[in-house]
Amino acid sequence: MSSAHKNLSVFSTTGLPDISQKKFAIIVAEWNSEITEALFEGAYQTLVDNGAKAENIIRANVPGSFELSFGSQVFAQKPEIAAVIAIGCVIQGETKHNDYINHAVAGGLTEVALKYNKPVIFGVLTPNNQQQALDRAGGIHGNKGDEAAITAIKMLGLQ
Ligand SMILES: Nc1c(NC[C@H](O)[C@H](O)[C@H](O)CO)[nH]c(=O)[nH]c1=O
Ligand SMILES: CC(=O)[C@@H](O)COP(=O)(O)O
Repeated sequence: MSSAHKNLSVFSTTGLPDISQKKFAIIVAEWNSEITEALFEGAYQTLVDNGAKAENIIRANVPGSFELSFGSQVFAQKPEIAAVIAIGCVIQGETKHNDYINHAVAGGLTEVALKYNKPVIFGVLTPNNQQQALDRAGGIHGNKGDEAAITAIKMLGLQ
């Protein structure tokens, strides 16, 4: 189902695990910071609204989404971190550069999650243009950051 038919911030929060003692790392790409800051705020606030303590949420910045995999690994390897949320926005340009970034990040984050056996969430927008990004970072289609945070919480419920 496309985002156009589903608000990304409308989801069930019933049956979520207790995260009051869990530590989270949110890795934020600086490219398209207007978007990534909105995604971060959505993820941060959703974690807090669902029981995480502010002091247990660590933020780290990386230059671009391509660096999210390594940035996520730096924190995923820490035993005290329960889950990592990677935040980015890769807007299609004139060349195929965005494709290479997107595929690298998706694969890289998956590798980190499996290597360190903990949730590493793909909170990366891959829009065709700025408006599609704005629509998914607190606009008409909700906030992908909210969704990423809920996903992290739900994945912790599996353990
Ligand atoms: N064009 C976008 C980038 N490009 C930068 C790369 O992510 C990377 O930092 C660079 O290739 C050096 O390794 N990054 C985004 O996050 N979003 C973009 O739209
Ligand atoms: C996705 C990006 O890295 C973007 O800045 C590349 O733009 P372009 O393909 O026009 O060079």
